[in-house]
Amino acid sequence: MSSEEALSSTITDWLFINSWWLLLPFIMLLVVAAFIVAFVLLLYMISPLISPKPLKLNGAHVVVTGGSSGIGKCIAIECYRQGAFITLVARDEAKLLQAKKEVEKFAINDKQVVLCISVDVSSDYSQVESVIKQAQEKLGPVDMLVNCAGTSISGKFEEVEVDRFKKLMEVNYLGSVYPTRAVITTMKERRMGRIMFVSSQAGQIGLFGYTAYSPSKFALRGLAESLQMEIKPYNIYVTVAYPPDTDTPGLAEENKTKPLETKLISETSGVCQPDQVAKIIVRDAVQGNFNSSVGPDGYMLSALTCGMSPVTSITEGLQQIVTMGLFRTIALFYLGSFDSIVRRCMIQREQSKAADKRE
Ligand SMILES: NC(=O)C1=CN([C@@H]2O[C@H](COP(=O)(O)OP(=O)(O)OC[C@H]3O[C@@H](n4cnc5c(N)ncnc54)[C@H](OP(=O)(O)O)[C@@H]3O)[C@@H](O)[C@H]2O)C=CC1
Ligand SMILES: CCCCCCCCCCCCCCCC(=O)[C@@H](N)CO
Repeated sequence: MSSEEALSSTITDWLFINSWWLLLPFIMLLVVAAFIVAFVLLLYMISPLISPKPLKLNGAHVVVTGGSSGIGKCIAIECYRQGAFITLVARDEAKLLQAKKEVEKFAINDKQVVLCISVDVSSDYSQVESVIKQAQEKLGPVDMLVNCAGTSISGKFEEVEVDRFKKLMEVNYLGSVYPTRAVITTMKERRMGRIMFVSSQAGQIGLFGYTAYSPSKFALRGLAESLQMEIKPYNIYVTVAYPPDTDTPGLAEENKTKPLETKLISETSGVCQPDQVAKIIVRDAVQGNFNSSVGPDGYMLSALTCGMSPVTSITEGLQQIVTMGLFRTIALFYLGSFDSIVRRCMIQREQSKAADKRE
């Protein structure tokens, strides 16, 4: 047998065992896989077109409500370090002046200014509108508004005073609506800007002790989603930040009356430092990311609760698609452990009550 005949018989044998049509499913599979790979590559290629252009903080006017303390003050410092002009908004004038001094230490040029405005962001819209106008006259139109003024109360539903529910909605929700309402028209005219809402991990998941606080933080998400859809064509981007417990005067105050259950459950996510939280939040706002989360738990919570929220990068969208099922599985274990914390605390309380009675 010549070498040519040997070769052709090998091929015939091969074809005989695997008739070519048997290969068809594999070929189709390959083609589909190639299409998927090409599609993903294409998405990555066009992703710079979808992602917003980063905001230049150098020379920008940033208004920070709640800028006299905690996370807000650290956000102001972070922006100032990048060359921004800052307006700090809060009620207490002494605290504002003290914060102004602290922020000014981080100047990078001698033109930078820190302006202080004392106003209650939650009570009277016309007052908020007029102070924002003053700030714009002094430092120019607002490029970025950070809605960080807020407060928290924790306690069992029936133990929280009824008027606190209203108070928290006013400060945490309306206190973010009013300043936003006051800057939005100019931002739309200029076709640029950033609006940030500081929610909380308790604005993604409802927890024991937060029946008054959580709803006021969930509300910000609804506002942010609706607003983002309206103002995206005007090149204005909204960011919602969901920090975990953060070491601030606000947290210290809250801890004084926090139920044990809330403490134990919140410990899952640990306590962060406000400057770290501020760095992440400012980075996300500059990039125009809709979502801003801190730490691995924050990352999982955000992927899990993304719902119909806007997506600001292809990578983010793909990550959500791939991880959601896995994170839900992990979440079920967390929920089980939270329920058992609540049950254990209840049993302990009842036992110590019974013991007290016997004495
Ligand atoms: N610390 C934490 O663990 C977490 C906090 N958050 C959120 O982050 C934000 C900041 O928290 P944090 O830094 O701890 O808070 P702080 O209590 O340390 O600071 C709150 C700031 O908001 C101002 N403020 C409060 N109420 C009003 C009002 N009605 N009008 C104007 N300004 C007001 C305060 O100034 P003044 O009282 O003088 O008005 C202060 O500057 C809040 O919205 C909070 O819910 C979210 C997750 C975790
Ligand atoms: C895959 C799923 C992962 C689930 C992880 C769940 C972790 C829950 C922890 C919630 C902590 C809430 C902190 C609220 C902080 C706050 O807003 C107040 N301190 C304000 O003062």
